[in-house]
Amino acid sequence: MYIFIVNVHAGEGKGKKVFEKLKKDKSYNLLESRTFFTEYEGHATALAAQVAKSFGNRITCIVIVGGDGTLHEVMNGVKKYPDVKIAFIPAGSGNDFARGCKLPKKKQKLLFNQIVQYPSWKPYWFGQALKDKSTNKAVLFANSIGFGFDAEVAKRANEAVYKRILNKWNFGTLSYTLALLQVLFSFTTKEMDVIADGQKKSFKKAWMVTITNHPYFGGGMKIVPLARINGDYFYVLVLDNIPRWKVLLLFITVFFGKHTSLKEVHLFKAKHIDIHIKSGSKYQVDGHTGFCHSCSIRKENISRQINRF
Ligand SMILES: Nc1ncnc2c1ncn2[C@@H]1O[C@H](COP(=O)(O)OP(=O)(O)OP(=O)(O)O)[C@@H](O)[C@H]1O
Repeated sequence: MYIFIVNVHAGEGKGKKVFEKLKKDKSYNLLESRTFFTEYEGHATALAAQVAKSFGNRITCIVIVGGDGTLHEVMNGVKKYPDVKIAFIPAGSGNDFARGCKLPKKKQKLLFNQIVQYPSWKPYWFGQALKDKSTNKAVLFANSIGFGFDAEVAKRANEAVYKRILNKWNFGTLSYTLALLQVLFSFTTKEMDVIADGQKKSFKKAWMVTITNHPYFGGGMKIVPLARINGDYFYVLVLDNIPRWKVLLLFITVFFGKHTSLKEVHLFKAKHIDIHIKSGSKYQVDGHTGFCHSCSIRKENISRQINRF
């Protein structure tokens, strides 16, 4: 049985358009399937957990029609069900996961036909972030988790009125850039320790720490150009002790992946990362934002099957 979880609001209505196209495809009508529409933030997590529990191994795969936020929620719903296969049909505004996995962002019908006729599954290793050790409730992430500037920009972009307008016109990256310019002049640097595979690195004037599974973030920026999907380590980028004007330069060159040569950019690989931020910091995990003082990040020690093209 195919389970469809659809966010019609993803990509400012792209989710609806894409799903309507798929519904007209004759294979959709021939499938044994159940379709669920997300109705509020967090609903995809509840839906995914419920279907995994109710249908168990009768599920062929969960087909997600939506953006990275919907993927994030579904993965956290099936956290306890590592055998559930996930087919992702991108219909969001940022679509960094699709870029990272080389899934087509425009040929959704072709992707759907591939999923139902001759699916190709490949392993993907999600990250897990534990913010509060007392609860032991780790959050899975598909793309990245970031602290500091990156998270403040994500929060500002999520709340901005212009995001909706720009996303509608396919200028999602521009809304991130506008938010970035707003945060650039007010941001205060953080003092933090990053313990990577047991090795402590201290940063006195950190702008941001981003821990990623693949090269992309912020709707197409190549934050770690050489990152490859793997189960062994994350790619960690720390931006420390950099003049404000140079941050702007960094975010111009990031689209071409040239920022990594700046001396203020520290890049390394690690499997286990613990972060302690003296005065606390905003964080973003797959675009969802919050606030924390410390966080423990691990690769999931299992791989999950995700569709590839
Ligand atoms: N019916 C709904 N009403 C309001 N918000 C919703 C609804 N359904 C889902 N959401 C929320 O919308 C968020 C964003 O959706 P999603 O990530 O799919 O699209 P996007 O933000 O356009 O794409 P991307 O994350 O790739 O930029 C989800 O994280 C989810 O919490």
